[in-house]
Amino acid sequence: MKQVTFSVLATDGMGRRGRIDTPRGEINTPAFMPVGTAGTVKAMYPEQVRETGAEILLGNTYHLMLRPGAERVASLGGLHDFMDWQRPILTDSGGFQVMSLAKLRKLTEKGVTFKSHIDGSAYELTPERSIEIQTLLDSDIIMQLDECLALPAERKEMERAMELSLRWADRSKTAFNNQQNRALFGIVQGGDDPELRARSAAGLKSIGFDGYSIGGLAVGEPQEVMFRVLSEITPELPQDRPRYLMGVGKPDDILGGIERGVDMFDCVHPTRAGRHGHAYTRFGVINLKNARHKDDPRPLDEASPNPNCRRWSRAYLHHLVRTEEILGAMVLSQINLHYYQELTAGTRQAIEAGRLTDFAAETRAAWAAGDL
Ligand SMILES: CNc1nc2c(CC[C@H]3O[C@H](OC)[C@H](OC)[C@@H](OC)[C@@H]3OC)c3nc(N)[nH]c(=O)c3cc2[nH]1
Repeated sequence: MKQVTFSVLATDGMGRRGRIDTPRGEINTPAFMPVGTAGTVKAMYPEQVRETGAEILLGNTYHLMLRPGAERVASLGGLHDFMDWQRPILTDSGGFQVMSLAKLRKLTEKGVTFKSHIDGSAYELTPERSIEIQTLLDSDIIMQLDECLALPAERKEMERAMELSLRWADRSKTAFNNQQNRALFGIVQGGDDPELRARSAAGLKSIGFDGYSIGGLAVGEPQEVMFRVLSEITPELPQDRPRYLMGVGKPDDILGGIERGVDMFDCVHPTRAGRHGHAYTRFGVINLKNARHKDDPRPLDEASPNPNCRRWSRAYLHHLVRTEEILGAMVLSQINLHYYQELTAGTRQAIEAGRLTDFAAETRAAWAAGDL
């Protein structure tokens, strides 16, 4: 009996308000999933991540297999106990990270061999090994191994990578061996070509997955290309399964993805931008490095539901950022993650009320009018 299930609770246009139930808790969608690359959401205690509203976070197979090693994490009780996050975790299969981080990579039908970017030691990642690693980590939602191309790319290349990813999808599903306590997602590829995308979706549906990730986007293409591909592909995916847009994105990308039928998002942006002094607010993003803040006594946003947006002056936040104080990274990571959760919570309420279009317009207007 499958212990990870998805239900659509309300729809509004292409937008869906749903819930994923897992043995470790529920995930209300649309959902933003903070990235915890090496078993930590940088500069945040796990309970602080939860307090921002997050119900699930990401672990990174590539990083964890290199250090401390999947078998070591398993011998210590799995990733949840290792990092003391007892709610759901989603992991990527590692292919994207290998292609973007590792050295001396060799891609074959079998899988990808590479040398660690940390100490140069050699590894092989196959669909079977990727499923084994994600199972050792005891992840609740795991990904097939796929090949993600950067855009733009030649159509022949996009077709080759899409077809390889479909063969790897089949091998991943076989290696998954129908585990009931976690979900396996297929990943749609096909670049920006509608026919290749449709073939990829059809191939994944015939194999059958617990959810469908939309890969191969947020890899350098303009936003309108990403939105066009989403508008074309979400109608091709099963209505009763979650759709996860990998690696996306900034608030405007997420809002546009929700309007086009996406349920789940992940991105390093809110935490990385926080460490670089950028704060996301209801009025858009503010660069606190800028000298114009050095005497500003106003809080970041005195009407924010997040106490950290009301507690300190902009001058103080500017000071923390300019002096590269550790507290700056901590506070701005929390502020950004909290804002991303406010945004997705707002879309859940808007879809329930049948007013997603109005909510999106109001949100974009506030971003544009921002008195920052
Ligand atoms: C940014 N645009 C972006 N990120 C794509 C990721 C990786 C998501 C990954 O992105 C970071 O790894 C680098 C995160 O770690 C820093 C990972 O979180 C743990 C996250 O894993 C889901 C993709 N992963 C796969 N397997 N296939 C994809 O087609 C794909 C596309 C992406 N576009």
